[in-house]
Amino acid sequence: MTLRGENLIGAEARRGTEAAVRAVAAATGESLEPDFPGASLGDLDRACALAEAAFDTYRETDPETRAGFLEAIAANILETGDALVTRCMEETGLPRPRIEGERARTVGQLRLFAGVVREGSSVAVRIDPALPDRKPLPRPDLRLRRIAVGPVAVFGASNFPLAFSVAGGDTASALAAGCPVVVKAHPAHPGTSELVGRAIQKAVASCGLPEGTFSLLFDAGQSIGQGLVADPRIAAVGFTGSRRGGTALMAIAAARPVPIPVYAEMSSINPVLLFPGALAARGAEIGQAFAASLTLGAGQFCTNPGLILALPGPGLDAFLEAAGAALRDSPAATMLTPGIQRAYREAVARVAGHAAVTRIAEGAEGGGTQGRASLFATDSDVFLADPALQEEMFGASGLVVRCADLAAMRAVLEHLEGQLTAALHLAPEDHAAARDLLPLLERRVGRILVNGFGTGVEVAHAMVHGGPYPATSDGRTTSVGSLAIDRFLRPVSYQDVPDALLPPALQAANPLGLPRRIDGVPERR
Ligand SMILES: NC(=O)c1ccc[n+]([C@@H]2O[C@H](COP(=O)([O-])OP(=O)(O)OC[C@H]3O[C@@H](n4cnc5c(N)ncnc54)[C@H](O)[C@@H]3O)[C@@H](O)[C@H]2O)c1
Ligand SMILES: O=CCCC(=O)C(=O)O
Repeated sequence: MTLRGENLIGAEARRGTEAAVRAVAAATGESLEPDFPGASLGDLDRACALAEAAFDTYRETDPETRAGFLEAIAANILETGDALVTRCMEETGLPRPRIEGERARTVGQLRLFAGVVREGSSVAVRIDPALPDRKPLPRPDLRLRRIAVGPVAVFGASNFPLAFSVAGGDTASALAAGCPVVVKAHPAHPGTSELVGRAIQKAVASCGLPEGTFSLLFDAGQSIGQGLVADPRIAAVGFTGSRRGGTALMAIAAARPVPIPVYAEMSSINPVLLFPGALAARGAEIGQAFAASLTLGAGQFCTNPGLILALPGPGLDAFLEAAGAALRDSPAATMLTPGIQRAYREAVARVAGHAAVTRIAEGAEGGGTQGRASLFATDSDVFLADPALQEEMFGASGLVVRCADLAAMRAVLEHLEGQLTAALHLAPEDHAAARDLLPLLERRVGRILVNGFGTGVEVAHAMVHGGPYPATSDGRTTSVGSLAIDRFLRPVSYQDVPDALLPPALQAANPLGLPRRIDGVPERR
């Protein structure tokens, strides 16, 4: 498939007229062909108009049609073959196994949502039949279903160019909910974005859906992104990226005459709690596993274990020695963009320059667009005194905070902002101490895990990839897993509506075969 540098506006594909996005090879900085001229505000208006025109038809597609559409997208992505993998590798500098694995994850995510749509419980049908003879007042017939909220704007993430980008979790869950999607491509991987965008555009056509179901827009600046969020036809936003970017878009959305939700996944340092029993039993082993997680994807994971809390002792010494040795052997790794590399280097320099922080180890020094791993250490009172030490170093660097005792560890946890994950390394003798901290951790994070690390998010029904602000903009939601669909649905109640006027989901005959609750009790099917 030849890249043409075109915006995809419904069924149309046309080159923009504004400043062009130009992809560069992450490893070398070499410009890649073609350029991607940015969309105009007229293109944005057209994409939103088509999305609005598509909405009522798309949201009423039956489960099989919509599930088939998601599966067609998955098939079309696979059909792009090695062209997608090689282009994505070039644009991101990520290795083939990672890209092939992420493609499988993206395809699996689409198929998971197809299953969710077919199964039908996300429609959440509830029926409370009329009780005409109830005294003192009869009860009306009440029926509820959830419907799509409207067209959704999605901002592709830089660090997961497939699983969190054009056909990533935000797009998949919005389409599964019945929402048309307008994607603002991430400027770091425009070619990857066009290839995946065409896979979606092709599926829209082959499934006979309204052309406005999907559009993809490029922009070298921020006007299209901001214009999308401000457009009255957009009903919600999905975003993965910086806290600065996410909060800027949240402000635009909140200032609208009709405010809308921005589901932003922004920043997290993902505390790792090393308990004494675990450290005594396997400090070195945990240290090696930590180093592997810290350097995964050049550390450019939102789930990167950036903060380690532990009590001093031989176990921590063994952890530090093993982690330090592993990191000293770690090669520098290509980072996604010069901007991300610059931000990373500046963040590391700030921590390295702190008078009360010591550097434990650093990896091989890189050049060009590479980042090197680093591990630092300080004491909990220093960490508590300086909020800057809580800032995310988006890359392969972490900070060990020595806590004099479990009370000091609790004090650090109480001090932390909202996080995506917390990882606890436990031996059985640590369970009592861990149990004491769980209520606090539940209030701070979206996912609690034991004897592992947060990197490697499973696309599953019980996954929460979210957490209290500023990990995300809304701690009640997740951007990964089948619950992600809830963000783009809202309930509507129908009272005493004649059956002939009810949507199929609520008709007495249940023609869609949806799971339903009758008077709150799941209907036996
Ligand atoms: N938490 C995460 O998962 C995550 C993922 C990627 C990046 N980041 C952080 O973000 C930093 C920059 O990386 P990035 O480029 O992916 O994120 P970014 O927030 O700069 O950009 C993400 C997307 O949002 C758009 N955007 C950002 N701010 C905008 C604004 N004010 N108006 C309109 N559009 C806007 C960008 O054009 C891009 O398409 C990284 O250094 C890292 O610290 C975090
Ligand atoms: O970077 C954000 C997502 C992280 C993720 O999906 C993973 O750790 O697998």
